[in-house]
Amino acid sequence: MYYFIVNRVSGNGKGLKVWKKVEKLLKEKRVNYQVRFTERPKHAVEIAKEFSSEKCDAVVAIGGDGTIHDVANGLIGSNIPLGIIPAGSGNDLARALDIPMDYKKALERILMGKQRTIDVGRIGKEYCITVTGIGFDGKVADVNNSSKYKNWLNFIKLGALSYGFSVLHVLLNYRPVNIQLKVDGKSFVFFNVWLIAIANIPNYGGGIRICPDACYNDGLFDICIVHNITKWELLRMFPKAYKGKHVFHPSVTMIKGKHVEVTSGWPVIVQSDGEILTKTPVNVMIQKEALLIIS
Ligand SMILES: Nc1ncnc2c1ncn2[C@@H]1O[C@H](COP(=O)(O)OP(=O)(O)OP(=O)(O)O)[C@@H](O)[C@H]1O
Repeated sequence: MYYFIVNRVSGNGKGLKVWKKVEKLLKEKRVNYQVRFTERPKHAVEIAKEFSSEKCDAVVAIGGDGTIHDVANGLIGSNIPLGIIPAGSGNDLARALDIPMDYKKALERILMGKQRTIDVGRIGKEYCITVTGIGFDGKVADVNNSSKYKNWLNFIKLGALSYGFSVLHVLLNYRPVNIQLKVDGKSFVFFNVWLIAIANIPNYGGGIRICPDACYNDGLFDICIVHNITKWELLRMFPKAYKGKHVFHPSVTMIKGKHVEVTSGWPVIVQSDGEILTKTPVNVMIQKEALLIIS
């Protein structure tokens, strides 16, 4: 039995459209399935927990990274694999795992049943699957989630661009902060920090390769710190980040580690998988091979 969790509002309604097509295919192929629709943020965590107590082949998320975040948080510890049919704006996890954007191919791969495990991050009781962003991009995620242009860009099938628009919007007003960072017990101080990205996969924000060497099953985070840079320089660096070329800039420091502790001059927003989680201070720990993926 395959269980589907569908976020109808992901990708500005793409979730529902994709589900209708997937359901047709499931009926044609006579696959046993059950479906539940999310009614509110975090609802997918509860549904996934309910499903994980049943005997099932996979729980499949239809939505974007926020939906996957919730479904994964309900499944971790259950040994039930997570399937992904991308239907969000950014779909960064699907990109990083080479999961097809096409629903038909993504479903075929799930039904073939090949499994692999991936690492996840942990902040308190919450699991983070893709990238945790602190500071500037926490604020960007906040602005992006409530922006009107995200819906409009999704409508014209350019949803991945909305993150870029939000970056420009926040850039005008953001105040960099001094940061103390501890990575596996080793202390660092950075001044005028714009952002810290703690990455399990290379990309976030719809394809920005913030930590181009991040690998989802190496037991390590790749950490990118952008500090001591003017707004103008940051703006010039931004397009380079889509190819991961920003890492060569002198204001970018890259570190690898398993346990990251961040404190800052004043509390700044922390996002994971595009969802606002908390504010600094924050502790992020790697959990090696904690999530089973079917794809
Ligand atoms: N019925 C609902 N009404 C409102 N929000 C919901 C509902 N169900 C889920 N959500 C929330 O919708 C948000 C967005 O979902 P998701 O991230 O999957 O799509 P997206 O933002 O379009 O894609 P991406 O994260 O890939 O850019 C998540 O925070 C999720 O918790």
